[in-house]
Amino acid sequence: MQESTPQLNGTLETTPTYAPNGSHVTIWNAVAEKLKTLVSTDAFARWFAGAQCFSLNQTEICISVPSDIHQVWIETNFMPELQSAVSAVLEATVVARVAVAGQEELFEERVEKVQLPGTQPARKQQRELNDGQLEKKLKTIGLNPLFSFKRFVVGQNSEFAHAACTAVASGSGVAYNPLFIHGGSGLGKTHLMQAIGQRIVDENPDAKVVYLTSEKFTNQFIDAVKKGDLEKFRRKYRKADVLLIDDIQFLAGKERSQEEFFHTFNTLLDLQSQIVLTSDRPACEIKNFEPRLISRFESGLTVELQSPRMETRVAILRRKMEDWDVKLSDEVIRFLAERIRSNVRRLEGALVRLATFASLGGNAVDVERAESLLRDILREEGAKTVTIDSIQKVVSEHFDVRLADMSSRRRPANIAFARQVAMYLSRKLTPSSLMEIGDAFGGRDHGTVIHAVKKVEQRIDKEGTVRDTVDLLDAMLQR
Ligand SMILES: Nc1ncnc2c1ncn2[C@@H]1O[C@H](COP(=O)(O)OP(=O)(O)OP(=O)(O)O)[C@@H](O)[C@H]1O
Repeated sequence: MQESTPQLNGTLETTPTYAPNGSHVTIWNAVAEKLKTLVSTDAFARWFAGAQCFSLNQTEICISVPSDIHQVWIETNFMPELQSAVSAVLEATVVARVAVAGQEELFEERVEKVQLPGTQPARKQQRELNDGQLEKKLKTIGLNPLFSFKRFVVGQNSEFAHAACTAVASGSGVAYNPLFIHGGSGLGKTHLMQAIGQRIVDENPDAKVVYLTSEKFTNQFIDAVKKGDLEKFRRKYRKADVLLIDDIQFLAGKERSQEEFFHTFNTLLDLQSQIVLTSDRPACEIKNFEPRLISRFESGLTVELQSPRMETRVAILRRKMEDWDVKLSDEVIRFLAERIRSNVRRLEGALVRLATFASLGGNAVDVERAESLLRDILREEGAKTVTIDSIQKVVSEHFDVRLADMSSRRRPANIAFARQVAMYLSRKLTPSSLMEIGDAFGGRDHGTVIHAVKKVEQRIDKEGTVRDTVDLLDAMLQR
């Protein structure tokens, strides 16, 4: 890089005219004070509390942060605020940069990639001209151009997953291999996975990105075996720079495909190619899967997508309305977000239906009309929105234990079993994460929830009475 290369030891290469006596610490403290007025207290505590100024010269200030996730998150979400804070304190056109503490080499490479708006290098502008070609390439790979980072609305439910995905896509998440994304249906796993592929192809059109579902992997493998063409099959998958496999849980019970995938996986890891997997459940909950594969899935970074909260659901609806040029009243949007909680795909479906109705009939849609147009979707959603509270109530009544024992530490066998059944049903019937379930059961950790779920599953397999009891409770809750 040029002369202004930041140094980790923080020595000033040129005495800055704007801060003659300012040490890095003082300058960062002043920038931090200003930043606190520009971002929320939560955001500051989460993303900037561990930051420091590690170098400064007349054109650049480099802020070091504790991890890749911090770096990507700040670059994606807070660059304008960071830049304003820097400009306010230094009163000069000093460009703010973010780097991970201890990774100056990576920083040098990234400076080329991460540019402030308006300073895009020719390479990037050229790339934008080639958007049409990019779209073509994405389609060849099987990636949906609409599944981009830009179109993904980040909320508390997805911020860690999103940050991990952007880190992997920018090549700074080398340690996150494999990246394992799990979560309930329609929560954006495929969207984020494809966004990784899309960004990589956008940055480097020559990268060999392969995307497919595990079902397709199995079918192609069977085909290749039948045709005696395994060599070609292996060349395709074992030479990928980035392998994206959706819905890995569908490999369950398919021993030969798992065996093949195991070798593909190992070869790619040896070559330091990136692997990203999605699943509708955590790796440890996938049944009929080789333990050696499960342990490999767990050896990288696992992130969970949870159901979005109300404000995120509203934001998603607003973004979709903008993207699709649809107009619905605030009241209807709130109605949708309140009633459809567990699945973004369903939320989208409801929005499309209302928008289609409005465009065909020319009629405005009010809440009453929305309710009647969406009766089936709302019924389906209603069946799925069993809450942990209702589970605890029904289970404690059934087993004749106190409701308070659902979160107590008491361990007589009947109470412990009732609690385990309630945790099992919470896992099965609600979109809550392991952590949320543990919290609702007296602050237990996620390992306790996993253990409870496994215990109940084992007893369901072996004991007819347990199976009948759980089926009965399940039916009562979903009625
Ligand atoms: N946070 C979000 N912002 C914008 N769109 C979203 C978001 N989450 C999900 N979606 C949209 O919801 C739809 C469903 O998402 P996606 O297909 O990625 O879900 P999934 O988790 O892979 O579901 P499944 O497990 O059923 O395959 C997509 O159209 C996606 O664009």
